Amino acid sequence: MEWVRGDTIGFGTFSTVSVATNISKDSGEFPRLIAVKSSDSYGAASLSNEKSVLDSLGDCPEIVRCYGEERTVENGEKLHNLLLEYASRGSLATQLKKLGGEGLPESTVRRHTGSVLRGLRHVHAKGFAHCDIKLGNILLFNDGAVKIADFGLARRVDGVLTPSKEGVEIRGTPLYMAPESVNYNEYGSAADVWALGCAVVEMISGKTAWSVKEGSHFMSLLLRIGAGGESPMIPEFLSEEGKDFLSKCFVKDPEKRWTVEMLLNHPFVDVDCDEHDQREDYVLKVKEEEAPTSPKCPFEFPDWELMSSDSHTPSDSPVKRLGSLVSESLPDWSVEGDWVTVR
Ligand SMILES: Nc1ncnc2c1ncn2[C@@H]1O[C@H](COP(=O)(O)OP(=O)(O)OP(=O)(O)O)[C@@H](O)[C@H]1O
Repeated sequence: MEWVRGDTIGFGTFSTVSVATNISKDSGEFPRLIAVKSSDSYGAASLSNEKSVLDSLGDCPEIVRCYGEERTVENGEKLHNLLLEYASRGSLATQLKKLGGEGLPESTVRRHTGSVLRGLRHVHAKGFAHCDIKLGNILLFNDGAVKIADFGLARRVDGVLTPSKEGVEIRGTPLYMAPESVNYNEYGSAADVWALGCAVVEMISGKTAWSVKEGSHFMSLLLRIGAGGESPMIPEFLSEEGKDFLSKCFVKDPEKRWTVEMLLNHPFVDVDCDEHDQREDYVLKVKEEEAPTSPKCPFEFPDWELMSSDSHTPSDSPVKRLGSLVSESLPDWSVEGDWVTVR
């Protein structure tokens, strides 16, 4: 495909995303506007992983489509580019920011949650876990479609909840990490369900599922998730169905946590998808006029939003394991295989 890069529309840890115009003569096969996710050699492993996972997943209406990958040299810099379906309404994270701390109407949250669940059902059925479900990776399209994006950290799990390797590993965004990921390096489909629960809390309340003080060390949050008896916040004003849905996502034992398939039959998401929510459109329209349209900074939480670390200090007990991470002066942030580096 021939394309011309346009404005930057998003920043990630390893990449920059731009809108681009497809100028191929036979452009009928692909839309006129696409999104191009680009990185230098530093993020190439993550982009390659994303491409190969998206190829394995094939078509699903709730997963962002990939049209191919290309290498370019721009202003003397070698870039790896992933050509993606363009989500003109951006991510749920940017939508929420425009609401200035307010959440979305519950009917909208139910619909979005249903879409993400259908996308995750496809991902899990193909033997993968996404490993980085969060609002920034849920994209909104003009026709109302909601799709999962950013498969840079996705991995093949085939439903087996085995630790990915020995030692301490932190993958994804600490705020969305499941207890078994913190404690035992388990990143299976159940961890995606936990992260979805965190995303639902954020959609409905406009606030993260865990309250964290600005400037606090991410390890204190990991200790709360992994070793504490605390659970993520379930908003009081949410319907009983919503509260029950979240309680199924936030079961600490991954074996007992509801699966995506089970959640799809929960009354919280069992709603009429054609129902049109006038209030959401109204609220977003008003706020869009007041707010910037693209993220200015990838860090929604300073210093530690997305990370992947690998510290080779085998330890059996979660508390010891976490303790070892806290006491280490600097973890090894090296790139290894599909593991990518902390920013
Ligand atoms: N296909 C797309 N259409 C429109 N916007 C997109 C698209 N893909 C990504 N974006 C925007 O760019 C941002 C960063 O993209 P993405 O999350 O894929 O990058 P990343 O480097 O993997 O980031 P992260 O640090 O979240 O892992 C998204 O949050 C979203 O706002």
